[in-house]
Amino acid sequence: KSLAIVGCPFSGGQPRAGVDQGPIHLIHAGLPKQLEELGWKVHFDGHHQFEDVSAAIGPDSPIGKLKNPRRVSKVCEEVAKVVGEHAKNGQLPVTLGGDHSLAMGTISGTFEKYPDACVVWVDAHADINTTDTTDSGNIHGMPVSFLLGLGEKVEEFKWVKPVLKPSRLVYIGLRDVDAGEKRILKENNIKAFSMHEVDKYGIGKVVEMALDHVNPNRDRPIHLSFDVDALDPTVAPSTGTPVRGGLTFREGHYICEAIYETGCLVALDIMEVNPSLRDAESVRQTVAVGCSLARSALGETLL
Ligand SMILES: N/C(=N\O)NCCC[NH3+]
Ligand SMILES: [Mn+2]
Ligand SMILES: [Mn+2]
Ligand SMILES: [Mn+2]
Repeated sequence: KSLAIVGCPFSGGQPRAGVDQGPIHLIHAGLPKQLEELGWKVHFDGHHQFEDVSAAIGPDSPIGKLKNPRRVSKVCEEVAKVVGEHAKNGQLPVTLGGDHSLAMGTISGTFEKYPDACVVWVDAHADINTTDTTDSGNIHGMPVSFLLGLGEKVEEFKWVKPVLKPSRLVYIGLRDVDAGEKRILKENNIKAFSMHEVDKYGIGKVVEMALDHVNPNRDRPIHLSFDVDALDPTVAPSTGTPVRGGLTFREGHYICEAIYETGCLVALDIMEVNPSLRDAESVRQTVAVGCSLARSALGETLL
């Protein structure tokens, strides 16, 4: 079994500096070796190609409210190519962010090889704003709307195909969803297990229900997109948009372990680790959690 680490040093989807340094911190914490120790053949060809792509864009004026639109679009398009290539080569893409706008690229890439895939989106946020509903214009709050083909088309993003269907998407961990996003979730009948449901049913039942919804026979490829801000800020403090009342360390890891157990995982994103936020101990803790989530999603067990 082989995997490819795709480091994406990218922050253009949001305003806080530092999240582009997420990949190098996860790698320097030893993630590639840790995954080899789990029995994976690890392909890692650096991640410079995205920096060149981003730099080549030059000045990038807003389009409507959208910030850094050309930079985000170009980098995500390149990520889609790289992820798609690795998936086609039989290597499970493990994308390290970088902000969550990158999921436009990773999920597009996954669906090239696995058109019948489903997406488990673990996050405090729905990231489903359209150009009409976004307040900030930060594109890391919008990737899901692009992947679903919702809202007005934006010329610069015409490469993003509506590969994702609402019935193939499920959220776990939501607790900071904008009014416009709540409307979109309802209108599209998108299944979401917020922290309320986690409290009510427990994480075991929530994961079971989430998978029953998008993958009833457990025979569909799963793309797990994990925004570390799904975890409580006491667990993953160094992230750009922390929201109190999040998943415990174990709840986060249970999701990853349970998804690995299905044998259906085909792609993994570990997003929004920002090693320039908070103190050194918080950074170390957040990076360590990012690495351990990845290990759990890729076969590490407690016994
Ligand atoms: N971390 C974020 N998304 O996952 N921030 C953007 C969403 C704010 N509505
Ligand atoms: Mn490669
Ligand atoms: Mn996110
Ligand atoms: Mn988030």
